[in-house]
Amino acid sequence: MAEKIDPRLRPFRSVLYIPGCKPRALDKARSLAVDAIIFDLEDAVSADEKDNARETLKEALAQGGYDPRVKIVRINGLDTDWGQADAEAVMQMDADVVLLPKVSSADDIDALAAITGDKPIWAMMETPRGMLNAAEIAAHPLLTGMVMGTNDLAKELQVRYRPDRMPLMTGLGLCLLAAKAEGVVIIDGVYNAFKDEEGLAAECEQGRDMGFDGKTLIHPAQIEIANKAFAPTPEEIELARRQIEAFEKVQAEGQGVAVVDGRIVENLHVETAREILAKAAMIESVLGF
Ligand SMILES: CC(C)(COP(=O)(O)OP(=O)(O)OC[C@H]1O[C@@H](n2cnc3c(N)ncnc32)[C@H](O)[C@@H]1OP(=O)(O)O)[C@@H](O)C(=O)NCCC(=O)NCCSC(=O)C[C@H](O)C(=O)O
Ligand SMILES: [Mg+2]
Repeated sequence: MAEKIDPRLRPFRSVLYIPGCKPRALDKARSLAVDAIIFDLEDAVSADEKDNARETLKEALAQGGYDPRVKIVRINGLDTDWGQADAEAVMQMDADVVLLPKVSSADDIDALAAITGDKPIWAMMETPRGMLNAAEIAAHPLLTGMVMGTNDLAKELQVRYRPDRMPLMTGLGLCLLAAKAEGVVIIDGVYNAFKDEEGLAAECEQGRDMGFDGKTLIHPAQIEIANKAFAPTPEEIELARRQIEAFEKVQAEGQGVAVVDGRIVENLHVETAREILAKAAMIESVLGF
């Protein structure tokens, strides 16, 4: 069983993909205000650069400078020419998590774990079969996070792009249910039009409303928007403080329900309020951005 990162406490607002073959981008990431980085050996790296990318990434991680960002390495699938070597190489790298693409069942996680031992595994959720098997994938003892691969999912489902993402909703919902049932991290897919700030902000808001912990990103220009959308707002922090205060007051009087702004506040609301404050404090004290 891999130690779970509590997604209610550890922020994953912004999770940036960096192609493992690009030294300049790998270097730049050391100063970027992201909560986590996906060092990519899969789709962002062309076939003739795969071996080189593995070495470049190994060196960059050995040099360090990425803490306190969570370091995730996305390998190629084990059914490709590079997957086995990637998985073996990750064991020599200073990485927190190994991310497996196109996971379709818990057997895929078992196959990776046969190489990577007890290293925590995240799953790219991007195939129709993966959506149908989301519950067993999330329940795997080594699985600590899921990442939506909305490009591959859209391709497999043969959907048309729509700003409201209606054709993807069943898949997003199934994965969210599975992740929440098991208490694992779940990150929304990328927004491809990286110069469209308004479109990205709208999609981040939608993802936050749905319960995603954060957004995967492809360009540094997207970071600030995701960090803002997935952090507790000043209004949420202020309300959380008032809810806790009001509840503690009625509790001291032997009652179990407070009223704040015309709405009831019970124990479960106070738990949410405490999580909001803990996440805000974590962003402030550990990350500072
Ligand atoms: C999209 C890009 C190809 C654009 O690159 P570029 O033209 O170099 O952008 P800029 O000139 O604007 O870059 C400015 C500086 O920022 C650095 N940079 C760019 N991108 C990144 C990055 N991702 N991480 C870190 N730093 C980055 C440049 O080096 C410039 O730095 P400097 O010169 O020092 O100022 C490019 O952004 C890119 O390659 N992005 C990543 C694409 C990627 O990772 N794709 C795969 C993941 S998406 C996916 O597969 C999802 C899933 O599987 C699914 O199915 O949906
Ligand atoms: Mg993909």
